[in-house]
Amino acid sequence: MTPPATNGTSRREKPPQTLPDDKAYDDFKSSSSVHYSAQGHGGGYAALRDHFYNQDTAFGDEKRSTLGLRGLLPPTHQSLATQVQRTLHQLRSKKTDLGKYIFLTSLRQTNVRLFYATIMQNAEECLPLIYTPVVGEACQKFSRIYRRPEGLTISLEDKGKVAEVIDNWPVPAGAPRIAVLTDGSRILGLGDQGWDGLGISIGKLSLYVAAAGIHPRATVPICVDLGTDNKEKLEDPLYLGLRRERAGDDEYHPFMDEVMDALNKKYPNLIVQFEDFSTERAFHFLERYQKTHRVFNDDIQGTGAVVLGGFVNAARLSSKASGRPLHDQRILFFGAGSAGVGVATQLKSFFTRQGLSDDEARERIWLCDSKGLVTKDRGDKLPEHKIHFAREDNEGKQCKSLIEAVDYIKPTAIIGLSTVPDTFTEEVLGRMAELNKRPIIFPLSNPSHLSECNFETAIKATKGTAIFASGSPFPELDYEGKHYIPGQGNNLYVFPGIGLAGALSKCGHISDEMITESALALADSVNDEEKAEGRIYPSLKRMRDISRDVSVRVIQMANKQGFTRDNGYTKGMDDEELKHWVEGEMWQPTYESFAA
Ligand SMILES: NC(=O)C1=CN([C@@H]2O[C@H](COP(=O)(O)OP(=O)(O)OC[C@H]3O[C@@H](n4cnc5c(N)ncnc54)[C@H](O)[C@@H]3O)[C@@H](O)[C@H]2O)C=CC1
Ligand SMILES: CC(=O)C(=O)O
Ligand SMILES: [Mg+2]
Repeated sequence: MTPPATNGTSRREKPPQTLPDDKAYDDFKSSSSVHYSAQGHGGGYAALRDHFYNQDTAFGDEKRSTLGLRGLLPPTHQSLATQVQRTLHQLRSKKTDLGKYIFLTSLRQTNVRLFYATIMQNAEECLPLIYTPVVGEACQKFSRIYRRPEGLTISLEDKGKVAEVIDNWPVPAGAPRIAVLTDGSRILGLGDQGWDGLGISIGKLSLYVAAAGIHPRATVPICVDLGTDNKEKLEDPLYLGLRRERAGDDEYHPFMDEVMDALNKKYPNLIVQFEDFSTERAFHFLERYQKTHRVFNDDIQGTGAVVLGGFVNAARLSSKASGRPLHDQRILFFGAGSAGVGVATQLKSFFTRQGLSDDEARERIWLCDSKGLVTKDRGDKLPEHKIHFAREDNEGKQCKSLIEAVDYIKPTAIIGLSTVPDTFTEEVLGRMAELNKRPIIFPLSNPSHLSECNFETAIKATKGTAIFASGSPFPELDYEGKHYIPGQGNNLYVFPGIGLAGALSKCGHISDEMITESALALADSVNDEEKAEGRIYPSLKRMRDISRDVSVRVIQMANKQGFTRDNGYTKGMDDEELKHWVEGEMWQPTYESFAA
């Protein structure tokens, strides 16, 4: 019989093993796979240095005796809660955000459970430090702040031997459930960071654990290093990646095939999240592997879902203020890359769900890129991904600037995914407020300093009417006697739940419908209290509840489409039972054996 769920809340027996990696994953949850003992001396010392096993001052008397820890620890016993207090004290004493990032990284590499307990209990303070915006600066300086190796690097030098490299990953075959894989070529809006982009895979996977309870040992941060075109890095003696220009498609594509096939072979239940690939490759690899491997692209699909989720709630507020029908939205994108087009594609479903045809939905969306409004007759060769949304009804009109496009289109919503800061100027925002009682303003570029505008500017320039969400967090604001809370339109709200759903129900495929369902679940997860505060996204303090709700709905859609591979286990559950089961499967950062 397989071990019980992590915190023993499942009401059913686990289903019979359907794929070879079930047991390996369950072993993580029920115990440490390494058993330390004092015999032979040094066992206690090794236990303190195993970041999954270490409890530091929380090791109780019994363990201190059996492991040979006496003398290696201070005499006082402390609880995890007290350790979190000390951690916060130390964290807050760091003078810079990068210093805080380095401190938290060291903690993760020393004591995994203390790291996650601290993050989860202090989400609003800690998420910006391990994720956007600070992870951006960390990736820019990743080689420089490097202390210990983390994650898996598969470099072009491993061509032909990728499977051997994957064999070195220190967990049993089949146990890993989620990989975040980047090639470092477009890290947030910061361009090519080469191998240093590994920091984004580590950051995203920390959120998988904190927000969705994926077991930390079942996560694999991966950087495929195919060189970099970042000259500064190539010239930096401290840079740790391959010192060569980025490979061309001839080398790239077969190498990626080898990586994907080797991962698939060794880890049959692994879900691979593609992250921060440059535009063309992001689209190419999604299309190439979507039907054959368990993959999704976070920037195209995750961002699409998170914006759809927020937009559903924003449109309700906007429609209530204007008295116009819900579908009467005109959406202008500023930025037409992987995220812009990914979101535009997903937002079409906002309209089609209200009865508009596919063409009518498309006509409610306009794209602007670095050359202006994307039209079929503007005179340049459009890349494949922009063609679907390129306008033909512009009667020769070309808009070169955003304000010109706003005047021409009269949008109800502007969505920034351009990487160009401060482009939602006071003039643009003021015009949006003239056109709309509640304009929807989503400056989504990351990190914070690349946001198309900040919260304060948006609120002041629209006289408090903006319905706002940004990619990176901004502080709350008091303006003319009223309190305003910004939304964070960041894929962090959905990718943990999508991945958890795939991991638990062992999906053979992550479909577009499953991604859309994650968006609708996110929209529904805003509770009455949050609605009363004017929020369009739920509070991140509830990140585990949100991921659970997203995961349940994604599993239900996967069952509907026949993509789960759990022998009908989840299909047999009603809503409540599934919710309860998903929650019970989430890993918790606790010291089960703590005894003061
Ligand atoms: N909030 C979120 O969850 C997410 C935010 N992003 C952010 O979105 C931004 C873009 O990401 P991708 O689409 O993947 O990049 P990308 O490189 O594929 O696309 C950038 C787009 O911006 C356009 N652009 C560049 N300069 C411009 C200008 N001066 N005026 C108008 N358009 C301009 C480009 O033509 C291109 O269409 C990044 O900052 C990224 O961090 C990306 C994914 C998720
Ligand atoms: C959030 C994210 O995935 C990005 O900015 O690329
Ligand atoms: Mg990204």
